[in-house]
Amino acid sequence: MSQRRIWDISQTLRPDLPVWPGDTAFGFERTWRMEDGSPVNVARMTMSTHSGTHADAPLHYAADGSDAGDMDLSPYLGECLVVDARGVSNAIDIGDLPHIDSADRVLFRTWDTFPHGTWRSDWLPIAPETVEWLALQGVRLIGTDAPSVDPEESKTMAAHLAVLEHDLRILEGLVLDDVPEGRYELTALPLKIAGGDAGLCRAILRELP
Ligand SMILES: N[C@@H](CC(=O)c1ccccc1NC=O)C(=O)O
Ligand SMILES: [Zn+2]
Ligand SMILES: [Zn+2]
Repeated sequence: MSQRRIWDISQTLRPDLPVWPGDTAFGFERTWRMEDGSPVNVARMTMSTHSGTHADAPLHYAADGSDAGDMDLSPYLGECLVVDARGVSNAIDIGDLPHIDSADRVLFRTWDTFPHGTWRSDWLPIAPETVEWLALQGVRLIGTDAPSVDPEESKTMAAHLAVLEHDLRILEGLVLDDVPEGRYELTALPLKIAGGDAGLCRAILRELP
């Protein structure tokens, strides 16, 4: 039985992980050390709920939204379509989309090279109209390699609110540099965090069986 190829589309959580301006830096500290006589090494992490590759919970953009401790997992498991949106200006608009039929999940690649080492504020957001159009096509989850579906300076969070209106789910901070356009099996389960406004994910793609 040949192994199905796996693409790891997750950022590496590490102390120099770029984070949203003013957000919590990723901290990592060993608290039990074998070199100090402890039988084991154990560490402590501090991080934003939106560190690296993650799934927003509705609570992030709706005060009464469900949290990361209470998420239906089905949006985060199953067939997806990876769309190359590089070269699109301003925002991903409906006219930029290929014909999308029978896709439950759509992941957008916007970076030529994912900016692993620096915070880039000039990402390509997704227009709210595009979120609406995708929802009407039956899409349940929208993923992006950008840190947000909205622009950094957004105060209206219009794309997130379109997601809320259509009860879609979001993955942000994906790494899609090595993934050709096409259909894959997505696995990206959010950590189960009571009260969480987002859940960190180890996101992968596999060739379809
Ligand atoms: N990944 C987040 C980014 C975000 O909205 C955010 C993260 C930390 C602190 C502030 C944020 N948003 C706006 O102020 C998002 O869901 O778009
Ligand atoms: Zn987020
Ligand atoms: Zn978001």
